[in-house]
Order: sequence, then C-alpha cells, then structure tokens
Amino acid sequence: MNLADCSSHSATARLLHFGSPGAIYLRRFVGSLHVGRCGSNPTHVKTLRLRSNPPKTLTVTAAMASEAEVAASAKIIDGKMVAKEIRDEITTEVSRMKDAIGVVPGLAVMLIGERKDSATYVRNKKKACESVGINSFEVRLPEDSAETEVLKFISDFNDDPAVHGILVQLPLPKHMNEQNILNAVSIEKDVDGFHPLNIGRLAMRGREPSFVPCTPKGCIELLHRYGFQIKGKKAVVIGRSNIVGMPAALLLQREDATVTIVHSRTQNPEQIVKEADIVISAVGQPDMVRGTWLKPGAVVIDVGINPVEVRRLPLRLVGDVCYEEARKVVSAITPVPGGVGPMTIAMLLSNTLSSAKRIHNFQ
Ligand SMILES: Nc1nc(=O)c2c([nH]1)NC[C@@H]1CN(c3ccc(C(=O)N[C@@H](CCC(=O)O)C(=O)O)cc3)C=[N+]21
Repeated sequence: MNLADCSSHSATARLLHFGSPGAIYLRRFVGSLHVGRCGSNPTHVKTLRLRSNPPKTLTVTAAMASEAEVAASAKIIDGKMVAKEIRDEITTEVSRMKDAIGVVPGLAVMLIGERKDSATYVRNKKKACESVGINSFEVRLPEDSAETEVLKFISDFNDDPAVHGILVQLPLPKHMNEQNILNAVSIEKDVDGFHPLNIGRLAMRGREPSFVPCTPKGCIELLHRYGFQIKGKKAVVIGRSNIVGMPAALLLQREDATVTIVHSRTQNPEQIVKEADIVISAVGQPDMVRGTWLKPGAVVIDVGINPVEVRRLPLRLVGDVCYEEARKVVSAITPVPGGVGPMTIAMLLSNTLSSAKRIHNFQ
C-alpha cells in the first residue's frame, strides 16, 4: 500500500471552494483540526482549518488510520473492462446492421481550436469508432473561426444521411456562443444529449430523451453492470454542471434513488455526503472528497479527471475522491484513470449505434 500516493501533489495550488481539507489556511494555527493531506501518513498530521462555516473539529489520528488499514479494501469498479465489453457488444451490432440493411453508423466530431486535451479526446473518440466499425467524420477548425462556419458544418451534418451522430467538442473558443451551437444540432443526432430538449425530457416523468449525456449514462451503466441497487438508495451527486452533475442527478432520480446535489455553495458538504449510499462526484477538484466524508460501505463513482503535478514528474491523473483513503471505507469505487472516462466513450458509441438504428428503423 502506498500511503503517499495522493499526498505529494501540490494541494495549495488548487484551493477548493468546498469546505474540504483542500481549502485550507496553511498560514496559522486555528482551532483543533488535524487532518493529513489526502493519503498522507496520518502520523504526520498537519493542523489545518476548513473554510466551511462553522469551522469543523475533526481529528484523524494514527490510531484511526491503523484501524482503517486493517479494514477490507473496496472492490474496484473497472470501467476500462466494462467499456471493452460494451465495445464488443457494439461491434457485433454494427456488423449485424451492416449485413442486414447495408447501413454503417456514422459519427461526426467537430473540434474547434487547438486545445491539447480536446485534441487527445477527439483522437480517442475516432480510434474508438474505428475499433467497433463505426464511420467517423472529423472537422477541425481554427480557434478564430466564425460561429457561422461552425453552424454551417452542423447544418450539413444534420442533412447528411451518412451521419447519425454529431458531437461538438467542448469547451468551445470563448467568442462562440455554446448555446447557439448546441441548439443547432438536430435532436435526432444529438448523441451527446446536450440539446435542451433532450435535457428537458430527461427531467420530466413520462418523457424519454432521444439521448442521455454520455458521462452520466456511463456512471449508471457501471452501477447496473456491477449489480448495485439504485432504487430507494440515498444518492449524492457532487457538482451541478450541465454535462455531468445535473443529468447524473436526474438519471439517479429516474432510477428511484433519493437524490441530493451538493455544490460550491452547500453548507457542510461532508455531512451530506456521509449519508449517501451512492456518491457520484463531478467537480474537477483533485482529492477533494476525503475518506472521512464517506459512509462505510458506500459505492463511489468518481468522474473527476484532474491532472496533478507530483514532484515535478509528468502530470498524473487523479479523481475528485482521495482514492487511497476512500478504498478503506467504501465497498466499491471507480479508479482514475480507468473508471468513468472509458465508459464515456463507450456510451458515445452506444448512442451513435442507437441513433442509426432509430433513423433506419432497425431493431
Ligand atoms: N462534446 C463533448 N462531449 C464529451 O463527452 C466531452 C467533451 N465535449 N469535452 C471533454 C469531456 C471529457 N471527456 C472524456 C472522455 C473520455 C476520457 C477517458 O477516456 N479517460 C481515460 C484516460 C485519460 C487519459 O489517460 O488521458 C480514463 O479516465 O481512463 C476522459 C474524458 C469527454 N468530454
């Protein structure tokens, strides 16, 4: 076991807006809070103060840590493996469809600007399409393109019968209006599920969205495939973004969980998270959720993919949840990387296949 795993990246560079031990005053001694950094050896406690109101008194001692250490370790929810299974299923379906009606599903991906991470994601999506036999069409436009140019491509893809799914990689350059662009994608080809009509339907009982956003759908798929019950459980979603937190909460509610959303203005987030049987975290703050926030036996889906610097080594990816602490408390947890990320891409392929099936009325 490597206790130092989460501990060595620069926590101070990433102060949190939650009342977590990441949001700390390192300047002076206040009160009696003794919390080590995520995954750090608890015998080397640091004296820190939470920024939440009122200040907490919370002590992590060496004794507690050693108790935790003897506890069983959580099951690892292997998103990479499940995503591979799903890709295999999609491969079979794509070839069945091709053999039966001669149609190959097609995904159009638009990348505007030169962001390195976006370029990597788009490349991975293209590779994933190839791996299952889905056609991919890629458009790359320079950062300073006009919004009308993007809209023209979207309109052409909307009309193109070889294209069954359209994805505009986010974030867009600042001068573009995301709302105009997402609204322009045909509701029947909105494989990202970001069109307001799809989100609206997701929120309504008795309505069915054409597509569900890929990342939240991947989270629920993991819970299903591992056989975790959602119905009747207390679920907490941390984060309220349009693309993950909010739709994840709506999906959990549709699955009959009792859902609470915790966000940057929530008071006592740790207390609320501690009640949850299921936690989905999507905030983008490295190691924000500590072991002490989690209910023993909870199931944790960590959507965060946060690059952190460790002793000036190349960037490493960590989640929103301090994995080393959490795995001693919870019953199951997704790793980062290898958890939700690969599922997001698998769900994109699944949405593209469903779209082609629906358009061609193929069961
Ligand atoms: N219109 C749009 N749709 C998106 O779905 C969308 C987007 N814009 N913008 C950016 C985010 C981010 N995203 C990820 C997908 C896969 C991984 C993934 O596969 N990650 C791997 C490895 C990551 C690595 O090693 O770099 C993992 O977690 O194991 C991560 C992030 C989709 N996004």
